[in-house]
Amino acid sequence: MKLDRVQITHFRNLSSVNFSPSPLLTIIKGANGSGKSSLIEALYYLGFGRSFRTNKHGSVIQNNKDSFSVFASCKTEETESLKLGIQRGRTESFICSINGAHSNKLSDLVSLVPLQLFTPQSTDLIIGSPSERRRFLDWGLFHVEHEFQLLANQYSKFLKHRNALLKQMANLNAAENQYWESQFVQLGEALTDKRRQYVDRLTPIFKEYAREFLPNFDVELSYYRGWEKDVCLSESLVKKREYDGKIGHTSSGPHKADLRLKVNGVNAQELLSRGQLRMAVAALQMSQTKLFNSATNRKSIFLLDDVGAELDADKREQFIDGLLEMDTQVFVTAIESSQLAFIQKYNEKKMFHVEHGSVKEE
Ligand SMILES: Nc1ncnc2c1ncn2[C@@H]1O[C@H](COP(=O)(O)OP(=O)(O)OP(=O)(O)O)[C@@H](O)[C@H]1O
Repeated sequence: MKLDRVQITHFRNLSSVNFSPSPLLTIIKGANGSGKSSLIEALYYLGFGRSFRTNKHGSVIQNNKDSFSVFASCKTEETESLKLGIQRGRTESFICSINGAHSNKLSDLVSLVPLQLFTPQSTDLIIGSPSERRRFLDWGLFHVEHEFQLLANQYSKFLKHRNALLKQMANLNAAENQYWESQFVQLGEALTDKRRQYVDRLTPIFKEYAREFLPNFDVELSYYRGWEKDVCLSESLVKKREYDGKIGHTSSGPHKADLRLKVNGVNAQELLSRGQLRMAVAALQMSQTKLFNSATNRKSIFLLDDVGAELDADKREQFIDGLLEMDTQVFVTAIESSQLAFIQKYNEKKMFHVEHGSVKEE
């Protein structure tokens, strides 16, 4: 998937932006506050239907406007042309559009736009809560295995129901509740199998990249499934039933899972510097990109916001080289050209300058 034309309207300080990115490398330059991150954030809406900077959708709508929209015409690997878009007002929910047909199902749109992001906050993937890492894994599974989303949605539904029963202090052994319990276990085990298989595929690729990005460390990636060792999910649920009843929610299951990264035998955040943590995130994202490419025969989009502040010059180059080698469509923002001196070597690139919310090709 490559975006070949992008149109952004009333998004933060971008009143009306229309540009044709490069199929490979697009550089977006501009002073502080010019609108670079807003442009990246608008593209992110196509892949996630939300912002990576705020939970308040209204904040991204331009002051004094009622709605924003992001439209893109794209070329898929099958050389099919697609017209995709997302629009949102201050009160109503999203309207996605795919070749002119409207849908209010976000997954219809985001499944078509495999997109990853690297920002100054990306180290949260390692130092943040397990939910960050579950989201990372589930992004891969969502794009690689289409039935995964259905499974994850069903699991969430049964988890909600179980938690409601726990809050009501219902007897989970009662015959009428046994159906829910057994479905919950079945879905939880199935979800766990999928995630574990995915981690097994990701691990050797990650180790390769880690050799490049963290050459002095021995890295280990492992999946914690969300309940104790040596028992199956149903046994864990029985063991924790009293405790779960007290806290009013379920403490075992894949909603508590984690992806654990150890470096030289200890948790990565205990040993790695901030720059090395960023490199570990880069290696994880690169492996995800590679796995996505090989599993689907498709290419993805990668947004790098403020890369100059994040990585030293060699690592920046290594990261962007690696992504471009995989035929990823890369968007990079930078304040000055000096942060990206090495980009001279790429032939297929386009540069844009953002100033007070308007975008001009250089
Ligand atoms: N809803 C909004 N309506 C209008 N303008 C907004 C809105 N939200 C933010 N802005 C403004 O948009 C501008 C662009 O912000 P953005 O974060 O994109 O800048 P940037 O170029 O990435 O800057 P930096 O290099 O400092 O990160 C800022 O001046 C900001 O105050």
